[in-house]
Amino acid sequence: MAAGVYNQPIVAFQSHSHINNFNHQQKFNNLVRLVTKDFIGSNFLSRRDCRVIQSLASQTSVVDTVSSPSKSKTSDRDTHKKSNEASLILIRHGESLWNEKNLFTGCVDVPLSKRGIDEAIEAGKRISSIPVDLIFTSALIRAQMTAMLAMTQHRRRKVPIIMHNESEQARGWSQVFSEDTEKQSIPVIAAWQLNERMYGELQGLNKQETADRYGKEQVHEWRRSYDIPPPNGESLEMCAERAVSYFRDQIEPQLLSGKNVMISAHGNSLRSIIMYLDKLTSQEVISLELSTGIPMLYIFKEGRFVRRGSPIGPTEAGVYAYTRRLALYRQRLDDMFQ
Ligand SMILES: O=C(O)[C@@H](CO)OP(=O)(O)O
Repeated sequence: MAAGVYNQPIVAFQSHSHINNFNHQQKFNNLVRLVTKDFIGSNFLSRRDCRVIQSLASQTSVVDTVSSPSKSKTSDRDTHKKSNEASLILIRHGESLWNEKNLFTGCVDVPLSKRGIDEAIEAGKRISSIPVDLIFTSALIRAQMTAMLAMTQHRRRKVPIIMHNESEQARGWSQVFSEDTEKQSIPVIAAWQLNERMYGELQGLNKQETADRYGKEQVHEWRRSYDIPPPNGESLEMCAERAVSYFRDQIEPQLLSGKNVMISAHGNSLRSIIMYLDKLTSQEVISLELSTGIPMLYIFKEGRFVRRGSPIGPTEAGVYAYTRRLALYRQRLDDMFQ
């Protein structure tokens, strides 16, 4: 797959009316009814959901009080069979106050600008009917603000809750004591491994002035090459070592178990993850640019990631008709919240 600017849809989304054209309309309607019933009955969280959240127990405090997995009669193998598709949303944070000033930011913890706040809210509207069960963000405020602002727009109206595992006390003091409330929550896991690449001695410098001083080509190499680090900073390759390892170790298992995941992170940590997902070469990744605040949707199915593009159209309906599972989810939201 060719690299390039990832803020355009790669494939044309099918329109919402696609749902009406299923050959097995009756079967589909029955399925919608069935799932809707399940959905309301279970308050959105199946036993499988509970079990998956339970698996986060080592990282989260909220999950500790979710019902015991031992009550479930479904085996892990069945779980995998049933939930062999999950959504993955990647979003680069909205514009930060240093993006606005054209400064190298890296691991400096800068908040969103006013425009970045608007971008995050707009992004939230675009993904407002895509299921999100778990959120991963970097440890930096611009990614966390983006995730939180985006979720204010989600139609399911679950509450994103940041997990605090920095100490036993932090874990204990942030516990939730209502199972119902937990079911209406989305765990948010902040991981430094998803942070922006450390930009070394470029952090805080103006990008234009740096190019004027060291030459456009040198600065482009620092910014976009795969293996050349900026002075005393991380190359994309070094950034990938931590970000992709984290993705493979902590995020992929969640997708495998059927969890729908959103990752809110940064230009370069996401470039390295996209390089892994789309199997880009170190040459192709050079021209991979990510816009701020544009969510990208992937479907994880049978161990493969399929990019569905970025829902940037005037309506997002087509995106949800794209797979039957997403269409059903949207249908359930329509039924519940219209
Ligand atoms: O300054 C930074 O941290 C990054 C992202 O804003 O810059 P670049 O565009 O060079 O990847």
